[in-house]
Amino acid sequence: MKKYKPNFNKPSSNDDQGVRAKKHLGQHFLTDENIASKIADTLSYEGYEKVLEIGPGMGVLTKYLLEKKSDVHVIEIDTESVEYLESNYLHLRGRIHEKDFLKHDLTEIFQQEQFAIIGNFPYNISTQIVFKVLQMRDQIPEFSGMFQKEVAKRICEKEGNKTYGILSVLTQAFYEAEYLFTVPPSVFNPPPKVDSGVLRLTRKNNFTLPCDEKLFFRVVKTAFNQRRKTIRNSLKILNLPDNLREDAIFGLRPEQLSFQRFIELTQMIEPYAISGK
Ligand SMILES: C[S@@+](CC[C@H](N)C(=O)[O-])C[C@H]1O[C@@H](n2cnc3c(N)ncnc32)[C@H](O)[C@@H]1O
Repeated sequence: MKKYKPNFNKPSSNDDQGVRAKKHLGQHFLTDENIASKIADTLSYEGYEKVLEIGPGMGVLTKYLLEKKSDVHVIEIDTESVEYLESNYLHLRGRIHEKDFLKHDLTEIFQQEQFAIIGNFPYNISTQIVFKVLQMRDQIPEFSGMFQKEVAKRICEKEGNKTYGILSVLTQAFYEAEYLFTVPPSVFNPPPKVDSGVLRLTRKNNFTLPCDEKLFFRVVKTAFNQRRKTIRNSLKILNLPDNLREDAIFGLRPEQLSFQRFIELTQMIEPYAISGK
């Protein structure tokens, strides 16, 4: 394959063999084969038959995934990348979905089957990708890939740390989260401004919470929306009885609560709050 150096400012010419990098789609193409192979190695490939890669671009990671599992599907929003894949990865035919990952109903591809998700993700939608995975957790036992380093670290962060937040609590309630390794900007074309980080999420055996899940999400989000306030103050909006609000947990700040303590808090609030409000 001809080595192509995409550049955000350079329009593609007729001679170009690759895809022109588009900033609004978060296109930073990985140029280091060893790292692509190392990312492919982060999934266990056990307990499911299908793998979905988000944003394959020119397929640098895809070819290593195909060595691991035969049933690899890719979802790509960019027509130019899709055309490139269709002509260079003939055996992927029928499994290249030209769609927006955030909007597409994945049960149209996988019905009710289990599948893993992997990718070198577009950083501009990374948080939304994680939220969609959490929504579909019943079907996603494993998830791994590359984010902006700061986001990957935040997802895996434990309570008591400054960067611990909504994404950390919600993800860790359902998945074991591991930060695996850091990737420098120099291995991308064009290079991003910041370091990248690879993480892995492994679904917990018991991924149904022992509390009202809608209320759990609401409590976590409400508490972190005013992260400098105590739980007592940030949850005032729920109009909880005074005797409940005297419990010691209400004197803490959200960043001090592990996901288990957020579950406890939700269980305490449950009799007084209407879920989904
Ligand atoms: C960081 S690039 C990675 C490309 C390739 N996997 C690589 O490592 O070189 C992100 C890819 O995600 C695609 N993408 C961006 N937004 C998307 C979306 N909403 N749904 C599906 N793909 C998307 C981009 O077109 C791009 O190909």
